[in-house]
Amino acid sequence: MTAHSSPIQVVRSVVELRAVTRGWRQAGDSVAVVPTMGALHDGHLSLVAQARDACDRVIVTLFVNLTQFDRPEDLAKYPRTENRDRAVLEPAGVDLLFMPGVDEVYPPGFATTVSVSGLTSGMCGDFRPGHFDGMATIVAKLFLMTGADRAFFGEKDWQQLQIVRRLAADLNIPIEVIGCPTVREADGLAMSSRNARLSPPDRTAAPALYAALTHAAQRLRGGEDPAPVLEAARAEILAGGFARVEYLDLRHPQTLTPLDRLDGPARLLAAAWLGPVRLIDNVAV
Ligand SMILES: Nc1ncnc2c1ncn2[C@@H]1O[C@H](COP(=O)(O)OP(=O)(O)OP(=O)(O)O)[C@@H](O)[C@H]1O
Ligand SMILES: CC(C)(CO)[C@@H](O)C(=O)[O-]
Ligand code: BAL
Repeated sequence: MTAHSSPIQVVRSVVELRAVTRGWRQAGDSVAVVPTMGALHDGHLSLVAQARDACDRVIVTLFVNLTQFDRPEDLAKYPRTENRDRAVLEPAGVDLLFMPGVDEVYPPGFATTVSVSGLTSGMCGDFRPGHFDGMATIVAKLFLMTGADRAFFGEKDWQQLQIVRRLAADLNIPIEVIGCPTVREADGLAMSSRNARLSPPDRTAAPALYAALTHAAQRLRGGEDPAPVLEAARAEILAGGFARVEYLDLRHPQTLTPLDRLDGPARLLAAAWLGPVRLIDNVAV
């Protein structure tokens, strides 16, 4: 698709966003959206690259969505690097950076929540109360605000991706949701904005999560019984220096139904705490 070298347009209001996208549509351009909370890394940039390959116009949204944070300190400490984010997006072929303020997104009197049932039960849904309602509400709003044809999400947030697919289908939002592979550091750690909060020793320990998931997936593919394999993976994560494993689940990739044996495609998903930082990851089995 068309490569754009013109400077990125920063838009903060929905009225202006709609005016710009209306012009694009009149010109027959297809539109991609990449929703983010900023503190951009190469994982985000891979979503942008895939969006640029697929559509004529690319919107990146940057909004630290307060309603999806279940712990006030997590919101307070969430990394914010707006100027750097803007500079990183400039050469990446992004047409528009949508950075609304809180009042633009949640004006006084705001009273609507998008709540997806089923897929939000278990895993992050159990340990982060209200998180997926906040996430589903902002994602539905961003889809409607941008009117994009395609949206790009990372597989790192696997449960989120399945929820987003469901809400787009259930609300008849005409957008194609595209999942993009997890981008990793050289040692296997999934890139994440929260990695910036790891202390140097915790950063050294962090790849143990992906290593344990990878070993477990190999054993499962080799036909071993899931229960002891999952138990060994938990032990490996703790031995690697993590303080606590929040969940380590074998699930159907799309329905997220828990699996106690492997009789088809499956996903192994985990969340674990390293000091004050909670990391998530998942692998195909
Ligand atoms: N390593 C990665 N590879 C591919 N996509 C990613 C990666 N990390 C995040 N994403 C995707 O980028 C989008 C925006 O995510 P977000 O801004 O929350 O970044 P994050 O690094 O996941 O931060 P957090 O620390 O909140 O998990 C989401 O669709 C997310 O799945
Ligand atoms: C999709 C998202 C940008 C909504 O705030 C967020 O959940 C994220 O960064 O994955
Ligand atoms: N990357 C998912 C957004 C969140 O953790 O709140």
